[in-house]
Amino acid sequence: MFIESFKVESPNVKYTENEIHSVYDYQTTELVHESKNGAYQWTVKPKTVKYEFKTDTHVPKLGVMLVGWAGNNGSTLTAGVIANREGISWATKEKVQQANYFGSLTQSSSIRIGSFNGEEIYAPFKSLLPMVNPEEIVFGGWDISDMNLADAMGRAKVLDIDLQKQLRPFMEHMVPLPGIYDPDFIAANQGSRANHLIKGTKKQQLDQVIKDIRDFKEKNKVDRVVVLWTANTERYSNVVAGLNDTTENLMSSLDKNESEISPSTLYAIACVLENVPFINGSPQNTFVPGLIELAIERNSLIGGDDFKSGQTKMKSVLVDFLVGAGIKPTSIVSYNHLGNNDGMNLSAPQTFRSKEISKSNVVDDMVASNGILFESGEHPDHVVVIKYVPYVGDSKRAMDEYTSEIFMGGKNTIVMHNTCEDSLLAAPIILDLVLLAELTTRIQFKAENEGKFHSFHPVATILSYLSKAPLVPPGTPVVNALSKQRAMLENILRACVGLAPENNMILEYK
Ligand SMILES: NC(=O)c1ccc[n+]([C@@H]2O[C@H](COP(=O)([O-])OP(=O)(O)OC[C@H]3O[C@@H](n4cnc5c(N)ncnc54)[C@H](O)[C@@H]3O)[C@@H](O)[C@H]2O)c1
Ligand SMILES: O=P([O-])([O-])O[C@@H]1[C@@H](O)[C@H](O)[C@@H](O)[C@H](O)[C@@H]1O
Repeated sequence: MFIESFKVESPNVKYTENEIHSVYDYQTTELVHESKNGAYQWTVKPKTVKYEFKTDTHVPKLGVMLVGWAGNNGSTLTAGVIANREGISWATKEKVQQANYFGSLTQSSSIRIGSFNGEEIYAPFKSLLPMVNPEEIVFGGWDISDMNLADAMGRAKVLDIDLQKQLRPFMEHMVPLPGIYDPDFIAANQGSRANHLIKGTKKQQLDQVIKDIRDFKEKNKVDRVVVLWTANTERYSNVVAGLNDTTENLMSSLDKNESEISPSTLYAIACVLENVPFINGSPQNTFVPGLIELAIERNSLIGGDDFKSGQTKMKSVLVDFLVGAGIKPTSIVSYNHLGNNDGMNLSAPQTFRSKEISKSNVVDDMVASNGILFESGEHPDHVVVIKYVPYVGDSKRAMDEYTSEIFMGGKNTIVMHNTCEDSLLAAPIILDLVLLAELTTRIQFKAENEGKFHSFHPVATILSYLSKAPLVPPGTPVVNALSKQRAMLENILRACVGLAPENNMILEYK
């Protein structure tokens, strides 16, 4: 059965006018590796750590500034939220379609809250904690193309024409701010659309972005701003000692107008300096070490990298299933072609390489988890191919082949074909990223041995379910298995309202 909302009644949860306060027993383990009687032995010691969570229940008026706003993803997300807000429906070949948020974890997924009279009871994911209503978001952002959002929606060729016609009046007055353009970091084929630029040195460009954020906040009277990069994939920045390896060197390089500082890193520095969450939806290494250090120093949320939207999302499910079932993936070939501007930008070797990295590392944690199947350092063959085929536009065709070793020398080959508008997969993920980034900034917590409450670590691992290559604090594990990522996110939010992690045991019926 599905219910719309619930309230937790527990001695461990207190709802006040401004916050939800919960006390939570975190069950974990302590491992000891020691020599006993001449042989090393692992000892596992279960332990309970008491945590307290405080969630500010004042939901702010949120401004979302997209870098690359006039792109396929930016225009499609903006269009989708307006269509939902206005209750727009439109004629398609099959039926009259209603707007929805399908593909958004926060808006369209559910959580199990228990059993009632022998029936499993579920509620909306977003009912766990107060979240921003997408339809109250004020959108803005930057683009190196001066196209207004209605024309950009037309250029994207993602949404049905009848819908586009109804949306045009709402979007034609939305014009992105000029963007920071550096042809050295994206494909040369993007030059023709770069007609809307912030001029000057890198420091001057940075200062303009800071001014843009402040002006946007003031003009729209928003309480908080989140910035998200959905602009073109850049080539990797070279990480060089003395250039960008520390905050001091990065800021010094900025003053020297060093060419190796990418546009995405400039936007991100501006956000960290303004304590505005910055999320990277693309695969490049925007977060060079000096920037990560700055974000930590200033406790300013950064997250990414690269939306986990389709082929890779499926991979992080299938490989998790195979390895978890004791089946050994030995060859993974992921091919896709698409004809949108993203695909055109990725047709250049240096930008493709950024995407190849983020799409290739997604199986590492699952492979490393099973020493029965894989020797130390052993990996499946893993190939990623992306081709640009203009005719198919945003309708990406993904074809995957997974070959595995099974019982007694057998072989198993799984082939998948997946076709859909790439932007219709990515847009709801962008929405989740900005909503969850905002929510996590309203959560404070402390462990029993900590003196005061603090925020989550500014490197927002909590967003990893939505990223192909999750950014994690230095020295902490990267988890890509989708089920683990979703469980981590849900269980942390459950802890904030004093609910135990979902362990699926349902002992009541055993
Ligand atoms: N399913 C998906 O669509 C998906 C999944 C994962 C990652 N991504 C990434 O999301 C990004 C956007 O995808 P898209 O399909 O919307 O691409 P797009 O090319 O349609 O849009 C990118 C926009 O960014 C603008 N731009 C480029 N450089 C800029 C800069 N420095 N400042 C401001 N604007 C700039 C371009 O003019 C363009 O309008 C790409 O990097 C892509 O790799 C997309
Ligand atoms: O999310 P996913 O489907 O694994 O990966 C996608 C790639 O297959 C596609 O070629 C690219 O254009 C998108 O930006 C996205 O990265």
